[in-house]
Amino acid sequence: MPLLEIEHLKKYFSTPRGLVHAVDDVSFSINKGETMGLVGESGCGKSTLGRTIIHLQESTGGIIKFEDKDVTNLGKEGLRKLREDMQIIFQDPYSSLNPRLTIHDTIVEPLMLSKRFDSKGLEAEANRLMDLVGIEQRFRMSYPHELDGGRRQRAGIARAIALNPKFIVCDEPVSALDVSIQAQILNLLMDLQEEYGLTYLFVTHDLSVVRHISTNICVMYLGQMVETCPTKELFDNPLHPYTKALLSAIPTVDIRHKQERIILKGEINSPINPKPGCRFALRCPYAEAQCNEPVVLREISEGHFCSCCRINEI
Ligand SMILES: Nc1ncnc2c1ncn2[C@@H]1O[C@H](COP(=O)(O)OP(=O)(O)OP(=O)(O)O)[C@@H](O)[C@H]1O
Repeated sequence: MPLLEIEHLKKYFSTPRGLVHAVDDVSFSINKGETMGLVGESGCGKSTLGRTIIHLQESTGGIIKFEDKDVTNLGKEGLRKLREDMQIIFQDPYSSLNPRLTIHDTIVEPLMLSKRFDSKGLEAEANRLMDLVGIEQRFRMSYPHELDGGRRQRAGIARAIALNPKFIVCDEPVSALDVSIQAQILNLLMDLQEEYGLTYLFVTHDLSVVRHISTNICVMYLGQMVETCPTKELFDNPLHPYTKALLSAIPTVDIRHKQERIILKGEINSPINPKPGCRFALRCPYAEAQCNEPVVLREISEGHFCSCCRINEI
């Protein structure tokens, strides 16, 4: 059953250079307890999409449904309630955590604002959350700059799960961490998902991370979805030329399956006032005149959607 559904979601930014189509007509749903991995190059709109879904930014158009209710436009009380259900974990906990709050106060703050606990309950809950995310009690009075990156991210996670959210946008949560720490944080996120039935939108540019953690994957290119399907299907049977190029860039140690890296040439289109037609066409080795026509995401096989109009010919 879908926990979150977005339909034709758009987020445009008005800038002196024109209208930036950061997210342009994106539709997908995420079932309860599952993870949608959102991948694509820097600037394709991943973070904007995540932030728009959880209402950190107002959408320009489209519909956001949560637990079958339209939550696109909410009043103050509706937004407050949604904030408890939807949370975000940022890439860099160093800039997202208040440098003047100790780890204890960082975790306690959302609990206090929720008014769910008396002072004794508050302390017990803060201790439980620290244990849950694996921060040793000796760090409770430390400040964010006194912790290593992994513990800082654990504090960010504790804060995000403090009010028992149902849905979390994980915005590149391990990209800033050492590889050895990345695995620990990914395992923590997966353990929490299992224990609390959490649903994630996992934003990353790293396909090996997303393969490990996602149920489904959505590939974005310049504000639009170009392909989406279950994770295994995407890796076994990528259809869009852009997805194929992304997958070819993953380093592999398996020499039997060594593949040619597809190097994309050509200009990157601008997300400012984009022309109709496939936004990848300028870099696509298979582009033809028909690619200048407006593209639509079509279901090619069950649950596998792709926007390329030439997949039968390439
Ligand atoms: N507040 C803003 N005002 C104007 N343009 C913006 C704003 N926020 C984002 N953009 C633009 O929207 C587009 C998408 O940006 P976004 O940060 O969502 O991409 P991303 O895929 O998350 O990239 P990255 O991985 O680098 O964070 C970019 O062209 C960016 O410059």
